[in-house]
Amino acid sequence: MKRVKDMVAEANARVEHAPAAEMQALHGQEGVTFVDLRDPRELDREGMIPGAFHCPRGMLEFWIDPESPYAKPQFQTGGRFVFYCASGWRSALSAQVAMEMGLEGVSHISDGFSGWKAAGAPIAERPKKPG
Ligand SMILES: O=S(=O)([O-])[S-]
Repeated sequence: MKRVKDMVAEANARVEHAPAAEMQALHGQEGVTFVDLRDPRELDREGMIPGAFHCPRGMLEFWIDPESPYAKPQFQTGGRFVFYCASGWRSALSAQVAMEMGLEGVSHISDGFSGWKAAGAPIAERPKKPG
């Protein structure tokens, strides 16, 4: 069996990544979208990076592909994308997939939301759905 830690290491050899303490500098910059790949319950429990776009990992390919019926405009900006999860494993694999699909400007936070919290970076509650 191929080990997940090897898959993450292979992904990290291909995709741009940095710890939250560094990635924080991109937060709030024009043309940069932070993409939260975690499950809804994690966002409810832990909060999220303010202004991040929530894309559950299971929807990633379907939301990125502009020809998919589920395509999301947030992935068609032509800007930069900073993916994150809890600890940097799902985001490494997801960033690699996004890169393979041809999405440009993708990087990920190598220590995830836990690194973000440890860095003392800002956190917001998950926005409530209207209605
Ligand atoms: O995939 S994970 O690093 O959030 S456990």
